Amino acid sequence: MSHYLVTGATGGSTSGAGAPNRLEINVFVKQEDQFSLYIQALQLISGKSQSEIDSFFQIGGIHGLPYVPWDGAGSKPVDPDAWEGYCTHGSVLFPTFHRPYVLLVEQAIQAAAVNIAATYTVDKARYQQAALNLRQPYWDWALKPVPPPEVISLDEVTIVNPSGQKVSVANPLRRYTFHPIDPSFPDPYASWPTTLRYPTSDDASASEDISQLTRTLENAQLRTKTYNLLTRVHTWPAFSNHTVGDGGSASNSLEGIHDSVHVDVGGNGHMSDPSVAAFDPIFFMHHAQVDRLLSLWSALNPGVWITNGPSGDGTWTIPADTEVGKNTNLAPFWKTQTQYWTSANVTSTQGYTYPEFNNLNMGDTAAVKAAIAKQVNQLYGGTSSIFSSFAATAGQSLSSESISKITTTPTTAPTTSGTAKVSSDKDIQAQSNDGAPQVMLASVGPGNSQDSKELWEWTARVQIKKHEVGGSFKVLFFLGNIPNDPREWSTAESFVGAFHGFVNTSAERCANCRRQQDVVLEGFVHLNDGIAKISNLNTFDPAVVEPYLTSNLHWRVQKVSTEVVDLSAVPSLQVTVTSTRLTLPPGAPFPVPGETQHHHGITHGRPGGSRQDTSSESA
Ligand SMILES: N[C@@H](Cc1ccc(O)cc1)C(=O)O
Repeated sequence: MSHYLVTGATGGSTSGAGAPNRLEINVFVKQEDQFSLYIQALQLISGKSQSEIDSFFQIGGIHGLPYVPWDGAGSKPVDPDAWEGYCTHGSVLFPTFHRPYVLLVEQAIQAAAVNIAATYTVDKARYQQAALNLRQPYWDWALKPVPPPEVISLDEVTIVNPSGQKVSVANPLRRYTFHPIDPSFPDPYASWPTTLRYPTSDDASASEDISQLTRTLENAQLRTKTYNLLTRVHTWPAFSNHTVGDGGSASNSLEGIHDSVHVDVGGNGHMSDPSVAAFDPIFFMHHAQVDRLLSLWSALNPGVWITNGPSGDGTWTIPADTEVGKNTNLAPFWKTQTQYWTSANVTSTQGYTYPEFNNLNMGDTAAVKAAIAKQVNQLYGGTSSIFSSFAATAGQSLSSESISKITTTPTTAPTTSGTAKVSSDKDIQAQSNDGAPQVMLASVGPGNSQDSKELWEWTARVQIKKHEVGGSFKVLFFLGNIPNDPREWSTAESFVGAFHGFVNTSAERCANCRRQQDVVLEGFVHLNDGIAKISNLNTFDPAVVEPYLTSNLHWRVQKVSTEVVDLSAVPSLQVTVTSTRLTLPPGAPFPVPGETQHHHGITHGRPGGSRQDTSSESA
């Protein structure tokens, strides 16, 4: 049997880059030719028989349900107790597994696009070139948390068809229509004919609450979490996955932030459940962003790549409770007829690049690192990092009015040149500074001297057993009053951020999930923006913030259905508040964290609080 080799897309070029750019979705939707081809190609693979290997259904099915082999990879599950999808979660393989996964969908879409381009009777050469340049777009949720209407609200989009006419067509980015609903799907997926985001019920007739989706994403603090990930995490165990990291970090893993996006996009729909998430077409633009953050992080941490670690829940081909590492097969992605891709051979992008790397000498590791650091500061450091509150309040009192003005300043809206060129990435960058972490160059806030370059950063660390809730869930943090109606929690005035568990709902199917009751997730919710917005404090000094948080910080646990989980039902939950003193030594690209202090006393003695009874500042 001949295997379907995963190669990624081929051909094409972007000026100044080794291969064509993947484009940010806000830029991509403005590229008339590429967007028209992408929409038609996605329609084509979505419409293919669900038994065809390169159909959207089969590709989406690699992630979880239906638990059957794809292209002969593992004719039966290697461990009947393991998670039966192929996708690796909760292990060091998380970032590298999803790299060939996105390559696979990218190549299937491009293959369809090349055929479609050949049928154009108007501007054929332009469309054929656009098909060669076509790559999977990414959704940079750290820059602009809400995707464009073409992704979340339009049921029809306008494209140029092969006869050169502008036509409205059903939008395949909005949802996937099952044909048929696979008999393996459990409820509620068995009753939903399409993928759904924020379904209003479990019934077949459920509608979607897109305004809840939008408001939830706006409050998701994705930029702050991403800036912290890129600038403060330097080891693969802490970077790669959502299990307890290196102990000293106060920043989320790539997987942890990714989990948040899944749950905040899905509500109680498909994206919130790993077993069906990849059927929602937004999955692949989310994962292209995850892949881009892998590229940016690896440029900032040259030479750091996968280290060995435990396999967590295991997969269809990887037994639970074993060690995985750089040579573990990333099944089902065949690299040759006899070998799978491994983490060791995805250390660079394959047939695509990201705009941040354009015009860099890729062999010059130090120059690449410096250039990427500058872009990370431009994109994520200036306007909504932990320091944002201070940029414009030098010497003033930290009033909630002045802060809310700052923290709600919208990002520069994406625009494009309107040409077919694929070099418009600059248009979506916040062009507010020269690439230095500007806020640190301003005063660090009231209570400190004008030229002080230090700041206390406050974070709630969450640890909780992955399978204790029995599906995806959120731990929400509030400063002050919590609304009575749990449906209002995610958008409440007092809500400051959440930790998200992205967990298979059909855990009863997964014997290992029972066996592995002890897998503990770890994540972080940053509190500075919330403190600045809600409190009347004028400093982040521990002497002031510690008593404030002791009285005002509260947390709740909620399923994705918004059903409240009583804290007594999650005995493993442990919330510990930490503070980290950040400084900016002259010439440093990023703030430098001092030792993280654990303020156990803030949460000790409350349900889900720290187990340590001292407010000592030790770990
Ligand atoms: N190899 C990185 C990106 C990178 C490129 C050049 C470097 O010098 C460093 C890192 C990736 O995974 O995409």
